[in-house]
Amino acid sequence: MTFPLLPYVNDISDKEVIEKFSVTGQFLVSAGSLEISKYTLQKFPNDVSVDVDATQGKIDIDDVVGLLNSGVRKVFINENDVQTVVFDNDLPSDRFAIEVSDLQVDPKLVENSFDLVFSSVPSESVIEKLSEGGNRNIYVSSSEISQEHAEDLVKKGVSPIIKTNSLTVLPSEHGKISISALFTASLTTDRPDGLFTTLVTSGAPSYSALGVVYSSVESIQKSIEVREGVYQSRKRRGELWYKGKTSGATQKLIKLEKDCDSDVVRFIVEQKEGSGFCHLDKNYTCFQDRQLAGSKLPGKGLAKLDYTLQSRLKSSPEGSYTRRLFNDNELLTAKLKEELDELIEAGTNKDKASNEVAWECADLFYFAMVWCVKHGVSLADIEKNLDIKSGRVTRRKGDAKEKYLKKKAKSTDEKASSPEDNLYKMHIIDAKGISKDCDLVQDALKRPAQKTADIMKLVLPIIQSVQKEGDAALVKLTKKFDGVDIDSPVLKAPFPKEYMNISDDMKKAIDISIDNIEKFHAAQLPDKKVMTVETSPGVYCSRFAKPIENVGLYVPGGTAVLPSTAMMLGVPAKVAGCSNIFFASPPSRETGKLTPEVVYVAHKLGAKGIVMAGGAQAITALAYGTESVIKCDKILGPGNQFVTAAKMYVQNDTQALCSIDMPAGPSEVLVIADEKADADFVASDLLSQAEHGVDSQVILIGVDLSKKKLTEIELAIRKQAEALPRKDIVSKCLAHSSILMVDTYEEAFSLSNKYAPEHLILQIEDASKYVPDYIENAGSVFVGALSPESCGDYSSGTNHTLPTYGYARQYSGVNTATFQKFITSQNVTEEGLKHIGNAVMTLAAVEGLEAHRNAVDVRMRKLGLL
Ligand SMILES: NC(=O)c1ccc[n+]([C@@H]2O[C@H](COP(=O)([O-])OP(=O)(O)OC[C@H]3O[C@@H](n4cnc5c(N)ncnc54)[C@H](O)[C@@H]3O)[C@@H](O)[C@H]2O)c1
Ligand SMILES: N[C@H](CO)Cc1c[nH]c[nH+]1
Ligand SMILES: [Zn+2]
Repeated sequence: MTFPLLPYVNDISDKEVIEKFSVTGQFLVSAGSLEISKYTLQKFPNDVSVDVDATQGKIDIDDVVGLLNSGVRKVFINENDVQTVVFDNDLPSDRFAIEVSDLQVDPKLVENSFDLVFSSVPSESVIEKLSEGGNRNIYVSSSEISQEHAEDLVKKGVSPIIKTNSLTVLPSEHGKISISALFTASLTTDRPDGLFTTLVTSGAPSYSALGVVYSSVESIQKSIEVREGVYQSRKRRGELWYKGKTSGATQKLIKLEKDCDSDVVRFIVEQKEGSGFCHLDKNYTCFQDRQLAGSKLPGKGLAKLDYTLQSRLKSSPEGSYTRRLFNDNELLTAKLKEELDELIEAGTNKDKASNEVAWECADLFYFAMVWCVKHGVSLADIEKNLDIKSGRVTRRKGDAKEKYLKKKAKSTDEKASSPEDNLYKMHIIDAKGISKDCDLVQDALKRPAQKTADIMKLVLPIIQSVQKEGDAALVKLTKKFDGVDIDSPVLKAPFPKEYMNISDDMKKAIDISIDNIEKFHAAQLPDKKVMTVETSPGVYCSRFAKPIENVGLYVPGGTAVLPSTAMMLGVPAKVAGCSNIFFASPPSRETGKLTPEVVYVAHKLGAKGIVMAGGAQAITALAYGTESVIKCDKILGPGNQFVTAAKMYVQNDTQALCSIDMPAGPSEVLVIADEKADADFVASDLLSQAEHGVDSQVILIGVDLSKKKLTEIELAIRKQAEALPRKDIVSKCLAHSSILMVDTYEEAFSLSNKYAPEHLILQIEDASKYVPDYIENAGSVFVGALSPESCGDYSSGTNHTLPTYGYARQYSGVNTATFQKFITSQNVTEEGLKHIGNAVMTLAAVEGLEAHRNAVDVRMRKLGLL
């Protein structure tokens, strides 16, 4: 009991009375006046606790539990009811006050931590005994009590229970008990000036300490009377200090408390909006970091967010994101669901650190708070409900409602149509008419994070080990990462037949595919061997291509072995005329051998050898060479984060003297679909890239899609995904993939160009009319409903090694030129010198490079041109 008085209120609908005495922070109300519901406490201010008097009439145990569960602090009952109400139901004794009929208290009540209510004042020795070691409140409930009598009681540590119609806030009013006089009578001080040290704090939700001041009996009484922060000035003795009288930074007094030994007072106040407590820079609190000087925000974290959102609700500018959230219910609900999914994903994905959970939870809190503030609910209201819930005396089991639990053993069709199952759900963003640069869209188009620096830390020791130990390191690391023992790391050509044991159908498939890839890549060779242009009369400039001599081609083999990648890299290398083609691919964990299809492709394309290793170790061996691996001039091919990091490393190391094709990381696709698109086709294309890996991403942009079509697509995704062997990977990929809804094809292409997808699929009417004019950035484009991305992955002829992660902005996919370098030459004649000689000399002179100038001068002089 921090205020030494319990006001008894009969009629809780009398708001004026409640407000007037809420400075005590507590009320006792008669059971009959209170309707029990989960909103019982909403009738009282946030900082007030409510006790209920159930000493009159028959007691119903369900009502008692109901009261305690609805946030009532304590229930007052008669001594006779203790057994049946408290002990028989195993309820906590500290949630009850017992009205005792006798000054001799039953030891059972003393042993347990009940509050006790007497009708006449117990002797000092009894009070002392009852107070021993316990945290109990001792009350006296009597209608015949004078001010003097009441003051006497509080000095002894006993609180009177007094009906509100017998109370006054004034220092004295005839026949009534003054709550201010009672409060000050209960205080003590050992300060020579007789003042009370006073802590001033804000109220819910932050309860920030604002500052320390001093109070006197007069200042406290005045403060309660005017319900403002009024303190005692120490500079001008005898003068009261009305906080904010000159500065305007006034305070509303919410509640008064004293500490455990009654010598420090606490004022809980509401600082006038926009004003601070501290005189320095008008800071909100005197304990504020000077770095944040001038801030008016109470507290940090959620309290600060609450304050900011409440003020944004009143006055946020049109067009601001928060205003949009307040106005656009669909957007806000979508964000709430999205953030909840992301939070769950962060906790489900073992690879994500716990700070990822905190990060996602902060996002969820933000949108949840916007939702609450929009509905007139403050953080203090939420905390009040949390407190109510934490005070419940009976609890539900805590199981989730059945509809939120994953059902077991459902058929594929059932799963596809059950809306509560979120396994294959992509986030849906309404991007109609909003800027493609807004956070919402940016977030949706953000690839799953790749932390290059962290991966580099893992990859560097691997690179160093292969540099130092060569073949031995390859053997060791293949054992470590791929679980395979190999004797020697390279399989040299000609490859033994038993390594290429594949079916005729497979051979046919590879042969058809290689044929098409070869045709398309051969067509990319320049028409003429040498291209020549006469730039000025007598000045002949030429360019010719030469193949890169030694190329190292990486064929991934982690979660799936990709012989198709061997074709996509090997064919253009052969077409370009590279002399030495080497492959690298990890051996299979199951068989311990290279994939026979990869060996067959290597054989068909005339490769010199296959390095039996994967990851960063394979890239390092190809870049620097080992005892049995020949050093390559260029390394090409896609791979996981370790492969990509090693490629980036070696291309920057001048010791390696090695270039790479591009950063080709986790596969991705962006599909643009309109109302006419076939939902099954759209779903199949999204899933074909989603199955590559958990770090893949798939995006669907729907142009003016109806709700019906969107639902069809979602159902098709679920149905097809459920039937896939790699559905676990798919569901994780879809969790960070999005559907963006737009109005027009122009908007769709604009978003796609911003995303710069590895694959762009157009399932729209007249798709071909948009190619090439609408496309600025993409690795490879699939035009029309009958062009699935898988055709490009295997057999149509285009290359599938393509830039990911947005690098399609500046890189091309692998093509014939990737395996060539282009050399220029020139032949300048006498006529040519006549035309450009003076220009060269003038430019060389301005650069101060005399030898350059002279090389022309000496020739022109000999020819008599100068
Ligand atoms: N962009 C493109 O053109 C394209 C084409 C095909 C495939 N891909 C992508 O290539 C990737 C292939 O990845 P993958 O993992 O299946 O095969 P991978 O061959 O790239 O990687 C497997 C190797 O990684 C190494 N490794 C595994 N765990 C390691 C660890 N903890 N530390 C160090 N090294 C480790 C092992 O050596 C293993 O052999 C996928 O993301 C796929 O989407 C991209
Ligand atoms: N789609 C991948 C490129 O991102 C390549 C591939 C190989 N096999 C199947 N798909
Ligand atoms: Zn693919």
